[in-house]
Amino acid sequence: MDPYASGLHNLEILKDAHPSPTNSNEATTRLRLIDRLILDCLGWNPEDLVLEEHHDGEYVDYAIGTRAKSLIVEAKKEGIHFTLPPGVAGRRQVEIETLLTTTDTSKAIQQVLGYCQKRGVPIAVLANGHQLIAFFASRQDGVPPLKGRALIFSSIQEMCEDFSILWSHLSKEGIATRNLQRALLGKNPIALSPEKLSDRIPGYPGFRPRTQLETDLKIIGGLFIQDLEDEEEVEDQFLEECYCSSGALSQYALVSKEILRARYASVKREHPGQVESAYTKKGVNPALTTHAMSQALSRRPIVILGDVGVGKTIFLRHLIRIDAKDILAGSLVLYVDFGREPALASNLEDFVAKRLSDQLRDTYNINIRERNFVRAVYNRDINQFKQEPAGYLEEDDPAEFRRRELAMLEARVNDGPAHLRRSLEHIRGTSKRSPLVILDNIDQRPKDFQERVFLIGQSLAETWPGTVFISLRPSTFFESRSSGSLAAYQPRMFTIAPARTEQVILKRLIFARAKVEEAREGDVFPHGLSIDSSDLSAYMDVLIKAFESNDDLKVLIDNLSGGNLRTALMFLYAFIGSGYVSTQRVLEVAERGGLYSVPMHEFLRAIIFGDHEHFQPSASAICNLFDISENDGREHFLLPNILAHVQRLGESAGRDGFVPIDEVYDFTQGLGFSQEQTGNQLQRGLAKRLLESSSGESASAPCRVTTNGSYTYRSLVQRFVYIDAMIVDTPIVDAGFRRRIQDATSIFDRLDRACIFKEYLDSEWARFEAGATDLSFRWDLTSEALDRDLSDARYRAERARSKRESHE
Ligand SMILES: Nc1ncnc2c1ncn2[C@@H]1O[C@H](COP(=O)(O)OP(=O)(O)OP(=O)(O)O)[C@@H](O)[C@H]1O
Repeated sequence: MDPYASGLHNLEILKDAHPSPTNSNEATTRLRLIDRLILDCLGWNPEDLVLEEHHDGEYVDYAIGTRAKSLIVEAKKEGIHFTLPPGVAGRRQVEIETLLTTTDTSKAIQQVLGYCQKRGVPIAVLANGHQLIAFFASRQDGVPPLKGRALIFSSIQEMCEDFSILWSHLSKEGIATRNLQRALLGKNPIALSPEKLSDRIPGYPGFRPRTQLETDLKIIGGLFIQDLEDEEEVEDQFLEECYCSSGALSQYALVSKEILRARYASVKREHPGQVESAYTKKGVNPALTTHAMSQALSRRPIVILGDVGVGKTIFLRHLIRIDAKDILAGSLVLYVDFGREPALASNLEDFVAKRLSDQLRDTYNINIRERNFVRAVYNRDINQFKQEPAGYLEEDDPAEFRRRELAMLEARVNDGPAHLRRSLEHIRGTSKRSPLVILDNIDQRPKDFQERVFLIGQSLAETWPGTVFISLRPSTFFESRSSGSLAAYQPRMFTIAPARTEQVILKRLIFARAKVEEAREGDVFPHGLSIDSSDLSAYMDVLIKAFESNDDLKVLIDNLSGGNLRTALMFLYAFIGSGYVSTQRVLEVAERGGLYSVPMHEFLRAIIFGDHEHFQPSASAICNLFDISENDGREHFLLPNILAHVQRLGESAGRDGFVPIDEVYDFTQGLGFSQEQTGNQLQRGLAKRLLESSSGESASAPCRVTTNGSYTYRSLVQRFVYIDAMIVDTPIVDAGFRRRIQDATSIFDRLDRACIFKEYLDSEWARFEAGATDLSFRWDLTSEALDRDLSDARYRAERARSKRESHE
């Protein structure tokens, strides 16, 4: 999960756990709600926080910021000590003066204002766990702080509903790009970007209706393509037939091979001798299997490093069940999947011990709480107990002796982690079977959680008999190392590179296709649907053909997924039963014995729109390059220029693709953009993974272009389908063009609208180009290519119309 998604996920958990304010005191409020909000939901790290700083005899609850402190959060008791006036519910910005009408709120505002001013911290935040007020406490524009505006949230529910606003203004990222400043420091409203067409569309973003056929296809297709991965019965077969060895460089990526190769170059450079590739040209790195076996001796965990969705889990599953099956035959494989655990346990060690014990019982039929087993594990302790004074009771008072012995054993069993360790030692001693523990999918959790799990893994490896694998994102591991929390540990690390996207998808489709045949032959294919097994097979044949021979499609999926194979598979699932792919047509052609070729624009629309009628930026994997933050039409070309510039510099020799952020600001400043505009676009680029930062989440660290970024500004922008979708989400600064660009449904209206939009961008470009030199992205060239695509689309639409008319 990206930081934004995991922040929202955590906030929703918080909302469900605290539906309404209680009377908790300040410390409890802080612990239960505000800590969680800042750390788990807004992407701040513990090291960015200074808690309860003492200042001139007064206490500051949180001073937050990476280098200099940027904001002070004053925690108030849950529900009381300040309350927002009821009239402001649902509003995101109010005049601070409106809030001063309530005495407790006014007092709290004055108090935090005082703290900020004394300490020269610009942003003040008041939080009572359920409500939040943020405002500028020190400003240089001559406006007294209390005459300004505040950003407010009246409930956790509102924070969830408008999480994008909460995140973009108060998260670590948002603060880095000074969004709050832009929003509250009263940039002249004329400078704000105008409304988007989407603001005027009733029911936006709407839902794309599906036919019954498409609905059934979605369900049944998902069953065969998506769900089979988790079916235990076919696990080995799935791994044998669907697994693609990783490491081969993509042939379709629109970034240089050097950038692809440099994926973990800095990791290896900075940690010489500690990091190796998990795969070599000849298969699994032998050092990994050898290490897995001798791990008990070296007492260090094996860390599998890889970016999100790159294939860490499947690599481990394949290693254990296929590649190293013989070597690991005697091991007890115990697996904790943190991705599937809904809630975070407060005592993680107990939680891990419980999960492992449950698996010993369920998978290996070893119940470590069973009384005979317990007696066997603690045989020596029992004998020792008999030597102690209480041992006299064995003869004098056997019942009392049993009770005391029982109490002793129960105390041992109830210490979960220690009992598990003793049990595993006993198992190894008696049956020579050692545990192999995998702590997986930790990277979907917040960073401090990942660190805690890493420490548990480290301690398991140190004190337990057996091997421990931990899968982690490189950014987490190395950030934690450099910030000190994991600095002392030297685990063995193996990196995972993604497999070839088109191969992963093809193998998955071929496997699913065979399973459909098996279901048909065994007469277990679900009945009563509008689609039968031969329809589903025909549909899969069409997809298989597309992924075998449609290079445009391969380029699209490979680049947009950028090494995240889960995303690539999500795109595949998006096609199946999509209201944008003509399923009916596929089946009609199959009935006539043919094989339909799905046009690219149908695939593309399925990805861009998902289930919606209109493009919605927060729900789509695709980024609108043309969105702007100010009433400045030149800004439409800012993000494409940043991407092109970062790619150009990054691909020059010796850089691993990374470009210092200052160089980006120098470039955009040279083009006449403000720091705020650049910061805003950089943040959008990072959030949508068009750019990646060298230090995980930071918008101030060097960044490099991703394949997604490169593909978006080089290829997508030239397509009618992309332009057509982005129009609703792009503020049009020219009132004349704004009036001409309206909601449109029919293909011809949409084509006309796209031509007007192109004309608008051409005119904005002309103004921009006149005053700019050294542009990295040229809209004029893109516009010519777009012209060709528009003509092409019009030609196809007209041909389809005449075909339809000749049938009627
Ligand atoms: N080499 C591969 N061969 C076949 N399928 C793969 C391969 N790598 C990844 N996949 C598929 O891509 C998806 C994501 O893979 P996986 O869950 O292993 O990634 P991960 O790195 O563990 O993800 P996360 O970072 O979210 O924990 C899964 O559906 C998996 O089956």
